[in-house]
Amino acid sequence: MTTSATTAAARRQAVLFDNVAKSYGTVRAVDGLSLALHPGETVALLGPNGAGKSTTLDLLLGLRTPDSGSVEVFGTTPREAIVAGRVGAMLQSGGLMEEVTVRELVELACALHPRPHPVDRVLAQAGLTRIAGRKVDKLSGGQEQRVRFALATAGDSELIVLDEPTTGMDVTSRQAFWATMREQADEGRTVLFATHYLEEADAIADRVLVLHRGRLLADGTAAEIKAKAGARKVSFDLDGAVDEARLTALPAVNSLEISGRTVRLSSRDADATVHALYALGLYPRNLEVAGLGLEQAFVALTQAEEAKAA
Ligand SMILES: Nc1ncnc2c1ncn2[C@@H]1O[C@H](COP(=O)(O)OP(=O)(O)OP(=O)(O)O)[C@@H](O)[C@H]1O
Repeated sequence: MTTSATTAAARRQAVLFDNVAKSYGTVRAVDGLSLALHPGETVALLGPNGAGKSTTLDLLLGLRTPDSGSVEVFGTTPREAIVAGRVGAMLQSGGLMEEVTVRELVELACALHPRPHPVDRVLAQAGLTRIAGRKVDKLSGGQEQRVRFALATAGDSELIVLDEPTTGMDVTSRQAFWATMREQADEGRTVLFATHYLEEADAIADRVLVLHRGRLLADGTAAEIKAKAGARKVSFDLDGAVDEARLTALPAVNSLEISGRTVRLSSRDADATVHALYALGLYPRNLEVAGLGLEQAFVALTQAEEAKAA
């Protein structure tokens, strides 16, 4: 591609990482990461602790500079995109300003945004109207998270970046939060969120990115990630004595759990496992074979990668 064609392609992407690397001393936090986020997508960023999620978001927001490779946001540098008000962010770290009320802080965020939303609307959307007069340093952890969300949505930004946004929120706040986020996505915004709650990624995201040791391990819909993990859950009941050693030796078994006469296992090849079960002369009752949930798929994928690295 020519340089002008590359730039034109970058403008059509909300975010473009091209072979980005970032180390802290000897720790390679992001290791040759390339990815493109398209306008209007809701994308979940998953990965075990230390996988490089926060560093990736920091690079995307221009808070850190890559050692090599490039990061573009709407075809410009992250800083230019942020100054233009095209990006709203909700980060884990960083205290909120003290000695001001929730309303005053939201007013300030709106005043600083080139295309602000009305303050009352921002407060209402974040579920803060009732506590708008309260001092920010008197809030609970979940309420603080809602203030951070209000700051991220103070203006008409095209990309919203959220680092573990629902940590500390109760179930009701979490549901309300995601309903609001859905509205933001339905209005055509690109939403990128890092999370450890895999059920949220499964329910909310159009696309799931799995990071592992600073690299992209999987990229697709939640259904595609589950299929990539390739494993199936098999459960059944056995009459008579349950011989754990024989069951563990069945082909393609990743993990096994026995509870009374009920056996639950995860298998890379459910057909082979079940055939071998019959070949042993065992007759499973209540046999069920099901796909993995996103959480189990995530564990299977990251464990397989750890095993390769060992
Ligand atoms: N400022 C820093 N100095 C040194 N090492 C760092 C720094 N920030 C992150 N790291 C290291 O870089 C790696 C990636 O960290 P990062 O915070 O990006 O991961 P993460 O996926 O967000 O983790 P978590 O899920 O635990 O929040 C880790 O090994 C971490 O210890």
